[in-house]
Amino acid sequence: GVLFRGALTQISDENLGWNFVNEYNNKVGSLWNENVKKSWNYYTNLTDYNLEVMTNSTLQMAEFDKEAAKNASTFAHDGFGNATLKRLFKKIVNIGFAATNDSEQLKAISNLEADLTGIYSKGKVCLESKGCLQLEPGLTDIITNSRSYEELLAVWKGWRDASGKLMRTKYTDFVKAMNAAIKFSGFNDTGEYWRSWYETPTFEQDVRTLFEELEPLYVELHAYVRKRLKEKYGKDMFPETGHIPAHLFGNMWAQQWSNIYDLLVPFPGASSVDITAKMKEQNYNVTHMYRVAEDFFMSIGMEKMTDAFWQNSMLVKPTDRDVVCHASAWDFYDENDFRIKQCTSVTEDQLLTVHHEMGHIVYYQNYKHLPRLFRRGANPGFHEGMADIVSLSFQTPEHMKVIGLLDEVPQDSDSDINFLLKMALDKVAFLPFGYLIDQWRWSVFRGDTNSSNYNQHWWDLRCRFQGISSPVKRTEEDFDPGAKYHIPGNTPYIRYFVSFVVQFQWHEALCREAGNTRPLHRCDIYNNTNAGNKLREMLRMGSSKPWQDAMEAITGQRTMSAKPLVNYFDPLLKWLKEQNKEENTGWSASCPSSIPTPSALAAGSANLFISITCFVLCVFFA
Ligand SMILES: C[C@H](N[C@H](C(=O)O)[C@@H]1CCCN1C(=O)[C@@H](N)CC(=O)O)C(=O)N1CCC[C@H]1C(=O)O
Ligand SMILES: [Zn+2]
Repeated sequence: GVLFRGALTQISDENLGWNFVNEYNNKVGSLWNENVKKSWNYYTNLTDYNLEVMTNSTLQMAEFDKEAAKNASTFAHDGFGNATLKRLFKKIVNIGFAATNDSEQLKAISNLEADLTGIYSKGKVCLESKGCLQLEPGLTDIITNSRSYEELLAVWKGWRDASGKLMRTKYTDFVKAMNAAIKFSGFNDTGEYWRSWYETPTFEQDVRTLFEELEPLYVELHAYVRKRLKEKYGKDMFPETGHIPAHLFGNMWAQQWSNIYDLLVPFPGASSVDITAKMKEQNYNVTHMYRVAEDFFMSIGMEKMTDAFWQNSMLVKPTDRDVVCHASAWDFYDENDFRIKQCTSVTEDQLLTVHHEMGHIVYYQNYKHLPRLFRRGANPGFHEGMADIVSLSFQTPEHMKVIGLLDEVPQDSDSDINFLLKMALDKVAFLPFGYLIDQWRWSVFRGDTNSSNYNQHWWDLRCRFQGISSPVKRTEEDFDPGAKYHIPGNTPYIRYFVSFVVQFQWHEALCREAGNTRPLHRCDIYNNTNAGNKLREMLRMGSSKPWQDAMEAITGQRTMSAKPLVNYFDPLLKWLKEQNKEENTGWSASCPSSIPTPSALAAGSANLFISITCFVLCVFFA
């Protein structure tokens, strides 16, 4: 129409600007809905046909984005007075990879991401004792429950051979295509583009500073866990450098450690909760897990899940086809169709993931009234923080009693330490992991790391920041980053580090709003609509304002701060320091040069050597 004419001088009339963005918003309604549906079809049925349909749709979207960006630039939008109109135009012209003039690059980006995600999702490990298993649920169950050093090692190494190792070349092509395309949007590399979403020039330094503030707490937790794991597996399995072998944490990536809480309980006599056992005891099924989570959100005043959610979600692993099991939440941008895709099993870990994914859905529901361009988190870390925020209430003994997973709420200090340690195994253990993933990826996008040292740099970061080391020799034949979903799935990761910081800032503010008088780590905002209203004020902003405004809406502050997280764990830190008095806390910055082999194997090889020597000597002297 008239709005799309090529104007010689830029249009400065803001009324015409509003017409343009309103027309854009209506057009993308069906376009985005169709595109998300085609992605959903591939992720829930990994066929070549669905991959091709999804890629074609992504290419069409890119063409639309380019056209819209071109037409938007006929407006003098930088000079617009209205901040919201200006922000909408900025989002229309910032089209990322779609700005490239080489559609082959876009095709490569879309195909490679889908290809790599497919390799990850179809990967399987065959164990003589248990047949061939995929990551979910088979390998995850073993990593969660096995306490055999060798069995854990077989699964840990097997998964990396079946996933990352097969991705190395494709990933190099993937990075090259993304970096080439993003230049057309004026960014030096993909990492710079991803960081631009935080609209904070000092962002990279800010997260580094936050990490350094939190590291002392992590170091104490690491020392305590290392001591207890040495008691369990024998200290000769641990390198002299102070690192902990990466496969012993009850998690395939050592990113959260609460699955080995049973090996670490500070006060076994005092109260602590085994949620998984309780869930099984009470015949929890998958649907009930989602109803429990929905009940929490509704108790603070949020809407229930829509009928479309229950009709269209994929809540259990299908048996007749390959799917992407890695849990995720989906917004279909039609104000009604919101879905979760999760291969849900009945465990505590999974119950927390259910709350996480539904937290995303609640965010979608709270900004569905906004123009579609604003239907995102204030920044990606805010979306993750919203996904996690209820877990800080949900996991308290107080709340466990409310939902009948705990008989009595313990008030003694030993139980308190037990609870705080369990929370730290998720929330503190995660910090270096959440921090390092994109340190690696940003250095790859910058070209400081390439296929000749992908794995070397990955382990340098794992050894330096997490104080964990590989239990087997690693080479550049391996590609261990690819064994973590977000690398093939191409989801940026620093958002989770930001989330783990801001969720404690919000928890402190919401608990204050709720009139909580208990220590922060025992606060449960369940049933408190004052807290819910405060949270909703932020959620309803979507990405219509800079995240500092959203942060201010909840906490009154405009910056990220590590203090609420440190305050929350203060009682535990004191206890850990006491426990670690005799320990050499910390580890050497670089990875161990030698790798202790399992004693069984070591003993075996020693015996083997002795027997061969005897044999030779006996024969010789006979
Ligand atoms: C299990 C969870 N799956 C992600 C998430 O829910 O964030 C999925 C996959 C990647 C993005 N995503 C989404 O659902 C987005 N569409 C949500 C949105 O941005 O709207 C996940 O990966 N987590 C949870 C804690 C740490 C991390 C991990 O497990 O390492
Ligand atoms: Zn999330």
